[in-house]
Amino acid sequence: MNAPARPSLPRGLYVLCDDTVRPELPLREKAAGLLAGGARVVQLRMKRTPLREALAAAREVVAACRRAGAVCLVNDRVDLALLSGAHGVHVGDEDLPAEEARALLGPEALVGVTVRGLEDAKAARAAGADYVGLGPVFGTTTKQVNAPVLGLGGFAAVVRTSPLPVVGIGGVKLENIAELAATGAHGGAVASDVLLAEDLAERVRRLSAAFDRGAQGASLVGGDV
Ligand SMILES: Cc1ncc(COP(=O)(O)OP(=O)(O)O)c(N)n1
Ligand SMILES: Cc1ncsc1CCOP(=O)(O)O
Ligand SMILES: [Mg+2]
Repeated sequence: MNAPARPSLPRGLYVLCDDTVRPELPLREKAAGLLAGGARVVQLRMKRTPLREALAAAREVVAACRRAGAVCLVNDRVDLALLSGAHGVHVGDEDLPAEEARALLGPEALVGVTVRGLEDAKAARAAGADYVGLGPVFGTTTKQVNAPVLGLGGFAAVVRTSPLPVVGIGGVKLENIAELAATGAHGGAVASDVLLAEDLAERVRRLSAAFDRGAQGASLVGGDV
C-alpha cells in the first residue's frame, strides 16, 4: 500500500503571517506580500482575530498559499486548520497536544511543536511531530515567552542532536538569520522583521537569500561538497 503523501517542510525562511504585529494591515494583504516575495512556508498566527473572521482569513490565506505552491500551517487551532484545508498546524504548550492534533488531522498533515530543548524535541518526535520550533533564540517583543533566551550557542547544541528538523524562532532578523542557518537549522521563523518592513516581498527575498547563504556555509563546513 502507498504511504500517505505528507508534504515535507521546505528548508529555509519560515514566515509568520501574524495579526499582532502591524495589526492594521489585513492578514490577506500580509499573505499576498509574503507570497509575492516567494515565501514557501507561511504560518498563520491569529491571536486577536475573532473566531469567525479567523476562519474566513484562514480559508483565504490557505487558498493563496496553495495557488503559490507554499505550505500553510495554522498556529494553535486544529479546527481552523481542518476547516481551511491547511497543510498542517503548529502547537505549543497551551494548545492541543501533538498526538491529538495528529489524530484529528491525519497522517497527511504536517504537525509542528514548540520546544525549549533536546528532551522536548525527543518527546515531540515520539508524539508524531514532523518538526520542532525552538526558541526564543534571541530576544523578542512579539511574544512574552516564559523561557530563557537560548542564544546561538544554546540553539546550535539542540540542532546538532535533535531527532527532528529544527526551526529557530524569536528575534530572528535579517542581521542574524544567516548565522542561525549556519548552525544547521532547518528553518528560521520570522514575524516582526518581515511584517514591519515597508516592502514585505523584498524583505522575504532578502531574508531567504541570507538564510540560504548561511545554510550553504554550514554545508561547506560539514564537508558536503
Ligand atoms: C515555528 C514556531 N515555533 C514556535 C512557535 C510558538 O508556539 P507557541 O509556543 O504555541 O506560542 P504561540 O505562537 O501560540 O503564541 C510558533 N508559533 N511557531
Ligand atoms: C511566537 C513566538 N514564540 C517564540 S518567539 C515568538 C515570536 C517571534 O516573533 P519575532 O520574529 O517578531 O521575534
Ligand atoms: Mg500556540
